[in-house]
Amino acid sequence: MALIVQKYGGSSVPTTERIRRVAERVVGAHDAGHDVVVVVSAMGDATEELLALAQHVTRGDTTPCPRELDTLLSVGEQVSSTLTAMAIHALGASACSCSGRQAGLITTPAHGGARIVDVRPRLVREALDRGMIPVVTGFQGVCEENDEVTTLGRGGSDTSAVALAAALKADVCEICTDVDGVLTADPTIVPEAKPIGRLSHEAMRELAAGGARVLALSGAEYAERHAVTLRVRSSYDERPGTVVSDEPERPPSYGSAARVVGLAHDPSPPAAGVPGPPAAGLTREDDAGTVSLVGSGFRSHAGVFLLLREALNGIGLPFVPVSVSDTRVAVLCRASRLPDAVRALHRAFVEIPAGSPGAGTRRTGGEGARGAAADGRGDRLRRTVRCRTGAPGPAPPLRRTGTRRTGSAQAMAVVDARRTR
Ligand SMILES: Nc1ncnc2c1ncn2[C@@H]1O[C@H](COP(=O)(O)OP(=O)(O)O)[C@@H](O)[C@H]1O
Ligand SMILES: N[C@@H](CC(=O)OP(=O)(O)O)C(=O)O
Repeated sequence: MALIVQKYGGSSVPTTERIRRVAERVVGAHDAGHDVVVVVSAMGDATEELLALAQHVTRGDTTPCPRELDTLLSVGEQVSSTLTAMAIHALGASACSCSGRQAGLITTPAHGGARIVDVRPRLVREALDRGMIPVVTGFQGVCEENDEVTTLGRGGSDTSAVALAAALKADVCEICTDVDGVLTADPTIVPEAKPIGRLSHEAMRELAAGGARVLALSGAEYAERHAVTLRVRSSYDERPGTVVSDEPERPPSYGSAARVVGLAHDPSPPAAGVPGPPAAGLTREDDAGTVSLVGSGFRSHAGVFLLLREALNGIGLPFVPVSVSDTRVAVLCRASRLPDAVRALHRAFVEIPAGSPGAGTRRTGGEGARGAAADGRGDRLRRTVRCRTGAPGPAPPLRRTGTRRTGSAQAMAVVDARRTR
C-alpha cells in the first residue's frame, strides 16, 4: 500500500468538530492499509489571532521580537496537532503529535521566513514502523545552529508537508483544503472557475508565484525541485482534485499554440516594484496589485498580449505588463479593481464555448466567448490561444479572502497593520 502525507490547512480544521472529521478521514486511509503522515496548520484563523495578540502587547508601535513571535506562532500548530492526535486516539487508532523539531525539519535561522535545509524524520519513521499515525505541526522547524524554533512564512505548512513527503519518499503529498483542487481562478472572485485535473509542477509554481494561495510558493518550488507528486483536493469530500506532477499536462498534438492554464492575482505590489506612479492610474504604490495569466507559449504569441489588452481596456483598465515570460504574464492593476480584472480575463481566456476540440481542453473564441472587443479581432486572437479547463464541479465552500501567502510572518504583521489603518 502507499505512503501518503496528508496536509490539512487551517480551513480544514477550524473547529473541534472539523478536527474529528479530519481524524475520521485519516483513520479511513490508515484502515485501508496506507501509511499516513498528517501535517496540520493552526485552526482556522488562529495564526492571525496570535499575530493580533503580539500587535496588542507591543501597542503596534514596534515590530515584535522575531524570536518570541516565532515561538508564539508555532503554538497554533501545536494546538491542532495534539487535538488531531487525540481525535485519532478516540477512534481507536494510534497516533502521536510531533513538533517541527521532533519531525526533524531543520531550517535556516531566519525567523518568520526560514527555509528548510534538511529533513531528518527519524521519529516519524519509527512511529510509522510501529503502526502509528504521526501528526506533525506544519509551518515550523528548528535552526540547528542555535536550537531556536523558526517559522517558514505564511502558508508554510504546505512546505512542511512537501519536504516531509520528499524525505520519506512518499507516494503522494495530499494538500487537503476547502476547495475542489487548483481552480482556473480564485473561486471567491470567479464563481465560474473550474478545477484543473492535472498540472505540471511548472504551471503550479507559476500560479503560486502569481498569488494563487491554494498552495504556498515555497511548497510549489520544493515539490518541483524534489519531484514530489501532489494532489490538491477538498478535505470536505472525496473528489479527486488536482494532480500536480512532472508528467506532461497534455498530448503534444497542440503544436505551438499558446495555452492558458488559469489566472492568479495578488493584492500586494509586485516584487520588482511599480513602474512609475502614474502607471495603471495608481497614485500610491501600496494600492497596486497584479493579475497573472499562467500557461505556456506566451512569448511567441502576440495574440495573448492583444487579447489581454482588449479584455482589460474593455473594463476601463490600462494594460501595464510588469513581468513577461513564456509561462506567465503579470499585469499591474489597482488593488480595488483586481476582482474585475480577474473576472474579465477569466471570461476572455477561460470561459469558452463547449463542443470545441480536444478532451479536457477547449479553444478560445467562437460564439460563446465574451469579454473582447466586437471588431472581430478578438475572435481571431482567441483562435491562437488554447485554454485548458478541468471537469466542472459544484461551488466550493468559501472562506477568508486572500492576502499574500509567500512573505514572512513579520512582513504579514506589518502589511496587515497597514491595511487596517
Ligand atoms: N487557483 C485557485 N484554486 C483554488 N483556490 C484558490 C485559487 N486561488 C486562490 N485560491 C484560494 O485559496 C484558498 C485555499 O487556500 P488557504 O485559504 O490557504 O487554505 P488552507 O487553509 O487549506 O491552507 C481557497 O479557499 C481559495 O479562495
Ligand atoms: N498557520 C500558518 C501556516 C499555514 O500554512 O496555514 P494554512 O495551511 O492555513 O495556509 C499560516 O496561517 O500561515
